[in-house]
Amino acid sequence: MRRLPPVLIEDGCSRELVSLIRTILAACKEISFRVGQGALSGVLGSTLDENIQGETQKKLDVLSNQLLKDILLESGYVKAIASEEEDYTVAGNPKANYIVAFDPLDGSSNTDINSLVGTIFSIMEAPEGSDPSDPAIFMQPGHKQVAAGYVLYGPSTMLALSTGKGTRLFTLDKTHGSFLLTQDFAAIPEDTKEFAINASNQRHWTPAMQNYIADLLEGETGPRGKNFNMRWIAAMVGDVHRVLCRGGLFTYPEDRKDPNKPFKLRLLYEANPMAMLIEQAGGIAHTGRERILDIQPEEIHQRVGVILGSKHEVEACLTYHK
Ligand SMILES: O=P(O)(O)OC[C@H]1O[C@](O)(COP(=O)(O)O)[C@@H](O)[C@@H]1O
Ligand SMILES: [Mg+2]
Ligand SMILES: [Mg+2]
Repeated sequence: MRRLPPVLIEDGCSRELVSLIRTILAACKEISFRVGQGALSGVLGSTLDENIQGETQKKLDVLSNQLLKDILLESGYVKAIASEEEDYTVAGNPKANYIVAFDPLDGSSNTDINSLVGTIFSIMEAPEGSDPSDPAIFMQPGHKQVAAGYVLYGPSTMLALSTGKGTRLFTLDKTHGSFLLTQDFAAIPEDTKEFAINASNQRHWTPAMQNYIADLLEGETGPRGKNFNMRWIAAMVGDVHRVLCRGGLFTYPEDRKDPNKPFKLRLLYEANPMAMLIEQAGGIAHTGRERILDIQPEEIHQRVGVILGSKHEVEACLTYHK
């Protein structure tokens, strides 16, 4: 089976980009080990702290962030980093050409129940002559990503990665510590009978989303003329992985629960990298108003609505939003 570095070199990635991706994966292997040890490594449960977004940090959120941050900054391959768990961007090597935004542990409420979690990352080029300590360096639309991926810590540890030449899936061989190519080009089926949404927010959704989901729930006697199944892992990384493997529609839509926070998922380190992986596998990633990868970011922790997955189903959902 083919290992990761030769695949990236064949795709024409620069040596520096290959080294940067390998550096991220070195940290992810360590996170995978700590997650796998569970209660044995004393890292379950919450800290007494909150991040800048007002969310209680899990011990594993803090640990994963520290591992990624230390390894990336020591490597010299990054000019700056942005993380869900860092209030502000952090400057790296001024001579480096790339910047990385990451969610060190996605779905971290799942850590205490031994369920799916993962790390999501997005790599962009640093604009020439940019100041590594200026957050403006990250204000680039997602279509400028040169690589995006996630590492899923499940029964096996898997990497989904795109450098703009399709989306590939790798599995970590824990006996050798290498990521081996296990699916060359993921292709999301265009049609699906599966959707994923946190239905407890139903009363807060926009009328468009209320109507769309209501029609799905009516099944074969309703306007869609077929029965749908529902899945919810409560970790975007797990839900998106299922969509990449067998299709489906995943959404965390706009809602009116809290007028100051109409969206849940973060653009730079959740929506953008997942949108690139989904589009590169033939799917669609949209907010209901626009293509996610075309959004011009305004701040590093910006949130957006997300509707992604199987082409025809996302298109069907979007017709309700016109
Ligand atoms: O609690 P809910 O509404 O099910 O939200 C789950 C969503 O929140 C998230 O866990 C947010 O990510 P973090 O765990 O990194 O904060 C998503 O992965 C997931 O889709
Ligand atoms: Mg997350
Ligand atoms: Mg997180």
